[in-house]
Amino acid sequence: MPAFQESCAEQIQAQTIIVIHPGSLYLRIGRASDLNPHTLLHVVARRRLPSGALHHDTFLPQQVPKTKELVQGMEDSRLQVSHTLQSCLQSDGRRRYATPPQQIAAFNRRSSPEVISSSGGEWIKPDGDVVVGDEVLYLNAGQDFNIHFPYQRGDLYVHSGPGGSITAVLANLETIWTWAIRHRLEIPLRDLRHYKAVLIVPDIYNRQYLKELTTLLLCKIGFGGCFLLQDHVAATFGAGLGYACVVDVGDQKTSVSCVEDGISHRNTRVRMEYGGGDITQTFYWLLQKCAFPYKTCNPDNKLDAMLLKSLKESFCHVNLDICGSQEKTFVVRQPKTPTSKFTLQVGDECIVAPLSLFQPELFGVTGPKLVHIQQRASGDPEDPHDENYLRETSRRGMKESLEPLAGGLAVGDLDGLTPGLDCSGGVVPGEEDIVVDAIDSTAPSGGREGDAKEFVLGPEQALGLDQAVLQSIDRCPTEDLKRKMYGCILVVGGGMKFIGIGTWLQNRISLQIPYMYRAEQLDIITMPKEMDPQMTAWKGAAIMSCLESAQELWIYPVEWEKVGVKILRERAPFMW
Ligand SMILES: Nc1ncnc2c1ncn2[C@@H]1O[C@H](COP(=O)(O)OP(=O)(O)OP(=O)(O)O)[C@@H](O)[C@H]1O
Repeated sequence: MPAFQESCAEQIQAQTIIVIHPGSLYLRIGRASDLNPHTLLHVVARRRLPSGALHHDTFLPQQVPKTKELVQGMEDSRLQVSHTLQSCLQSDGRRRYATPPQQIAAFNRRSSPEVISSSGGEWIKPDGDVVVGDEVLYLNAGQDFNIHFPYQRGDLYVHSGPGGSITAVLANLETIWTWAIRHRLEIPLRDLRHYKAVLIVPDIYNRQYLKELTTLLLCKIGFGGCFLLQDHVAATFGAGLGYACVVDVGDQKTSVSCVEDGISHRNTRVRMEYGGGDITQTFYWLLQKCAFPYKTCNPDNKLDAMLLKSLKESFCHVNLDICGSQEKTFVVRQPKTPTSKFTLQVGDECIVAPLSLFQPELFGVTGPKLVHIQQRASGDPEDPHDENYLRETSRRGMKESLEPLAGGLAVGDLDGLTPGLDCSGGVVPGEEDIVVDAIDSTAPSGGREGDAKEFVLGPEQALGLDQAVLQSIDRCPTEDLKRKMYGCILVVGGGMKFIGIGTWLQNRISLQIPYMYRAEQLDIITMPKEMDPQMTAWKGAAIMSCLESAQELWIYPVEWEKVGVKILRERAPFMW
């Protein structure tokens, strides 16, 4: 085909591919041909049945009760970070200085708001029973609507409350995504069979959820085809990198993994339950300590939550040249109440809050933070020949040939094993590690599969960002790969969009990098290709979906209905 015809065909194809990147706070959705995706709050409000239970998901991670121990722990961490900052130098070599919080608090206590308008507008009065996206912010809390975010902490938000079953969560996703397709992309739903979807999924994924999501795309929403792509792999594509240690700081999760040639090394994956939303809550805690003048602020109120989020985005930074107190103003505008302007002073609170990523004890205000790694498949009756079957049958099949050898010697010989070997015979203790290693050379050695044992956690069982990066890279299968990863750390997602934080990460890593890798150039990429890092993964998925080599990844509805989940083993661009 002549080149222009080829690019024309590609362009047409890109217009019929819809790339969906769902997050805990935002949904990004658009045609693969779009320059940027549409971004909307990933939330739906549904009218409550007359006798229905009330459920309002909050727009910020919820605070936990502040016990004495919790406050003491956070206070200790805050002082630790403040001391570190005091010992830092400015770029001209002068020592940093800080204004004491008491002095800032004295100013803030005296500051009174100025009323600039008698009303901040009206609440919306929805005609229907469903409100989607940003409009949910303007629903009066007293109206009979429940509010649901279908994702939380980076994955589907399945819980025991109203609207928390997997069926309800999928129904909420269907409502939000189809609303965005109709109203933002302006595509009638009946045309969707002519469109294909690429869904960006978490790097650490739950197989059951992926199966349900594929059914949602192909059988419920009615796309003509789809494939799933891991967010970190998409990010490397978006950044135009062949390999990288990807750090994704979102609103409610931070995940790290090492990706090489489109494959995320399973053993390097880790996800922590903190992100930009937790930074906002920590910032609010710090502001309250210096007499935050907006006294009726309530982070459980959605407009206050969004206000605090925007204060964090505009005030916080990691610029060590900014010392002492700074005067700032902000406006509180809410329907049916006078609009007021507040003036306040802020100091190192603006630096301490983002640095919580390196001192996660400061996130105590939103509760304990779990650490997740990729779980081994728990098995699905629809897919009997899974990795567990392979492992089980391989172990038993190899028993005879292994027995004469000393434990561990036969590892390399197991590569060619296929399912279907003799299933008889018992399991000899000690064989398991050998065979598991042979089937997945990146599986953790020792320790129980599926727990986070091998990631060494800090005080309060938390894992700071620098530690997560160092430990993720350390779990790469070869020395050469580790070396490459130290040379290329890619930061994506919105949670770390603070000036100067890339340099801070670079310094933290270079201080702790193992001796033999010190010579490497440590490169931290925070603005890949001058692009907004919140868009990188979406962009990468859009680029990838149009590549010639991606054409074999599409799964079509008839195949899904006929073959089911087994097809993911063959087609998914990651180890199913
Ligand atoms: N300029 C900015 N400065 C600081 N933080 C920012 C900035 N812009 C966005 N953020 C933060 O980025 C976060 C949203 O990031 P992102 O869109 O990657 O999250 P998500 O995909 O919705 O969530 P997750 O990845 O946790 O599921 C919010 O906490 C937001 O406050």
